[in-house]
Amino acid sequence: MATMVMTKTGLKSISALDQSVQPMVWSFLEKLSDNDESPGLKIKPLKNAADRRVRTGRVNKSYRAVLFRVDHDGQRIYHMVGVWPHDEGNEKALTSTAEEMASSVQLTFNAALGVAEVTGAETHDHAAVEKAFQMGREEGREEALTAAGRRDNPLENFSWTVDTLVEDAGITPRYAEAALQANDQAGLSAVADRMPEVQRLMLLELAMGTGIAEARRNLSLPDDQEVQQLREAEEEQQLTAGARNAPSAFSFIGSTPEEVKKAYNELSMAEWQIFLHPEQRRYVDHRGTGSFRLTGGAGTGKTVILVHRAREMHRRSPDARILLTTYTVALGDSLRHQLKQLDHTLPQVPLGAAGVAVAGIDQVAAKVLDAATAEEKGAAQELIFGPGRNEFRRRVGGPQEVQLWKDAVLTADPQLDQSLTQEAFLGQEYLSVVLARRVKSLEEYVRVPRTGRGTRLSRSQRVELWKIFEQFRTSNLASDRLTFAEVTVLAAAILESRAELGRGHLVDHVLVDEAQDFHAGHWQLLRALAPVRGDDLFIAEDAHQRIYGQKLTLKQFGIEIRGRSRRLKLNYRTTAQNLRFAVSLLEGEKWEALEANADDPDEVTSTLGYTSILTGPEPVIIERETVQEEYVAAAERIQYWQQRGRALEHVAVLARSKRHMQDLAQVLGSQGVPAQVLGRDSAVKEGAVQIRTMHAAKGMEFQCVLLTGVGADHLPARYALKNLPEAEQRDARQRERSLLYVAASRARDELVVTYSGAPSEFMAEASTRR
Ligand SMILES: Nc1ncnc2c1ncn2[C@@H]1O[C@H](COP(=O)(O)OP(=O)(O)OP(=O)(O)O)[C@@H](O)[C@H]1O
Repeated sequence: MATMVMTKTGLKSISALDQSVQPMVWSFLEKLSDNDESPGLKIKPLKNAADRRVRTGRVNKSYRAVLFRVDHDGQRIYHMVGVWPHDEGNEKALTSTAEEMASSVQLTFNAALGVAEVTGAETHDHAAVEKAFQMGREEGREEALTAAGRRDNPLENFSWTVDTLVEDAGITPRYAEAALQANDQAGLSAVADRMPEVQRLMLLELAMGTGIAEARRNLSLPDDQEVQQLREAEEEQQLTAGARNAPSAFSFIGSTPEEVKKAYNELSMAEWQIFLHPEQRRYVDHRGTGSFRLTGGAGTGKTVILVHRAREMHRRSPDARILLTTYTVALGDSLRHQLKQLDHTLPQVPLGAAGVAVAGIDQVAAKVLDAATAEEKGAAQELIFGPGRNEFRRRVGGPQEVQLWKDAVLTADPQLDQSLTQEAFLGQEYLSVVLARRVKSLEEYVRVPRTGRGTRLSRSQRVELWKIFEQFRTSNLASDRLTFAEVTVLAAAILESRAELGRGHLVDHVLVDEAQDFHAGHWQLLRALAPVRGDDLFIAEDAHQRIYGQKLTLKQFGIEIRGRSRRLKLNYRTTAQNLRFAVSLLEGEKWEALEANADDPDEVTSTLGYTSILTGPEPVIIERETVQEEYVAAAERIQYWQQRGRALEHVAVLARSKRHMQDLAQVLGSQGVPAQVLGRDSAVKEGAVQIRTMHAAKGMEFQCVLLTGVGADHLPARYALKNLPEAEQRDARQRERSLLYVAASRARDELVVTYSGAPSEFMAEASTRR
C-alpha cells in the first residue's frame, strides 16, 4: 500500500477538469494506494524526465496523471502533481499535455526553508500564462509584472537584495530578481503567482513587512535545528519530511484506499477546504483560556477559519454544543452551506444540541424566547420593562419600527431639538442605553451612564426623551409588539436567570462572524449563551466593515479579549489591484474596533501590510453625465465581460438603495442584458446578472462587481445623515464609507465603479491617495 499526497497544483488541475472526469481521478488514486502495480493504472516512468521520480498513470482514455514516487524507509509515497490530457491525439491541445508536464516538473528540497516543493510546472502552464498576458493587453497595459508607472514595491522598504532573498528566505534566484524588479504590490503578486507555494507565502509575508524569523513562525516552518538535520539527511528523507513540513503545499490524503475515498467524500474541490494557510490552521486549532478575537480585512479568510474551527471543535469534543452565528439569516444560510461543503457528515443540529448549530443571531434570540416558559418570560419582562404583560406575539423592525418611533414622537410631543427626535437617534439611544442598561423608569434614565454615546444630553433633554421611550413602550405593550432588539435582551435575561438558578447554559462554545455589526442586545445574549471559560467566544470582526452597528466596548458585557486578539493580513479574495482601491477608500478616517489591543491600540484597525495573493486588471472607473448614460455604460461593460466568457450570474451589480435597483434592471434589460433584482434571501438564476443593494452584498463574493451610483448625490446617502446630531452624523458618514469598502471588496477578479455627475466625496478623497 502507498501513501497518497495531494499537491496544491494537483488539486487546481483536478478542479479545472470536467465534473465527469473528477471522480475518475479519485478512483485512480484509490486504486493506486491499494496496488500501484495493477496493470490498468499504467504507472510508467518517463525517458528524459527532469526528475527520475516522475511517473504517469492512466485516469481514462484521454487523461493522464502526473505523480512523483518517493520510496523511503520501506514506505512508498505518491505525490499527485496533476492531471492533464494524454499527448496521443492531443497534438493541437492548447494546454500542456501530461507528458510535457511530466518531463519538466521536479520534486526538490528547499534547503533554506526545510520544505519540499514542486518546481518546473509553470514553464508548461501555457494557458495560465497566456491568460495573464491577455488580461494585461485587454486593459491596454502590459501585465502587472512589467507594468510601467509608479514604483511602489513593498520589498523596497525593507532593504532586501537578491542574495538575502535567496539565502535567508529560500526564494529561487530568478524569482528573487523578478520580485525586486516588480513595480508595485500587484507586480509582486504576479511574480508570487508563479512561485512554488511556500516560497510564494514567504514572499508575501516579507511584502507585509514581516521579518524572516516571524515569517517562519507564521508559516509554521521547521526550526533551524531541524532544517540543519534535514540538510544532512539523504534526499528521499528530505522529500518525505519536507512535504510534511509544508502543509500549505502538500496534503496527506491517506495511506489506504478507504482513507482516500473518505478524503474524496469529505472534501470538495475548493482549495480552502484542503490547504489552509498555516496561520489559518493555528486559529482553527487555537485553544485558550477565554474569549478570542480575530480581526482582518475583507477576504482574509475569517469565515473560512470559523467554519473549519467549528468542525475541529466538534471532532475534538463530539458532545460539545457549538453555535456558529452571524449577523443575518442569509449569512447564516451561507455558513451552513460552507460547513456542509467542508464536511457533509458533520451533524448540523438545533440550538443547544450536541454538534454544530448555525443561525443568525436574531434567530437565536427568537428561538430562546419562543422556547421559554411563561414564567421565565414574565420574569424577564419585569426585569427589562417593569410591570405589564405582553404575549410576545408580534415582532417588528425596519420601516415598521421607524413608523412606531414617529408615532411615539407625535404622541409624546417632547420639547426637544429636531435632531434628537430622529428615528435613527432614538433607536440607537433606546438600544445602547435604555435596553442595554435595562432602564425601566425616568429616575433610572436620568442617572444612567451613557458611556460611548457621542451626543451629550442634559437632564431636561433626558426627561423629554423618556416621554418618547415611555410612549413607545406603552403602545407596543398594548399592541403586543416587540422590536427585534427587545427580543435579544429578553432572551439574554432569560438565559442569565437560568444560569443563576443553576440550570446551566444553552451552549458550550460560540463562534461569531461579522461581529462588528452586533449591537448591545446581541452581546448580552452572546455572553449569556455560554459559560465564562476557555474558548467560550471566538469572535471574527472587521471594524472597517461596520455598516449597521456602533462601536462598543466588550468589557461592559463581561467579554474580555484584551491580549487575546490577532489580525489577519493576507487577502484571498480580492486582487492586489482591487484591494489597493478598496483600502484607499478607508484611509484618512479614524477607525475603532470593538476593543483595542492593549500594547498597540491602533493595530486592530490598521490597514498596514494588507496584501493580496491574487493579481488582475486595475479597477475601472466610469464617469457619465446622466444616470441613464451611466447605466448604459454598465450594460456595455457587462456585455464586454460576457464576450470574454463570463457567466452572467457571476456578475453582481450593486446599488446604494433599493429604489435604484428597478431602474437598473430596466435599463440593463433594454440594452439586452438579462438581470435579476435580488433580496437577501432570493435564489440566483443562471444567465442573468445579480442586482443587489450594497448592504445585501455583505459577506458575499462575485467574480465581477459593478458598483453603481458612486456619485456625490448618493454616497453618502443623504437620508442616512439627515437632521442627525453632529456626533451621530460622524458615525453615519463612517458607515457609508464602510459600505463602499464592503461593496468594493466583494469583487474577486474585476471591479468597475460607475457614477454620474460628480464623484462621491469618498472616491474623490481616495483618488488623491491611490
Ligand atoms: N487558505 C485558503 N485557500 C484558498 N482560498 C481561501 C483560503 N482562505 C480563504 N479563501 C477564500 O478567500 C475568500 C474570502 O474568504 P472569507 O469569506 O473567509 O473571508 P472573510 O475574511 O470572512 O471576508 P469578509 O470579511 O469580506 O466577509 C473565499 O473565497 C475563501 O474561499
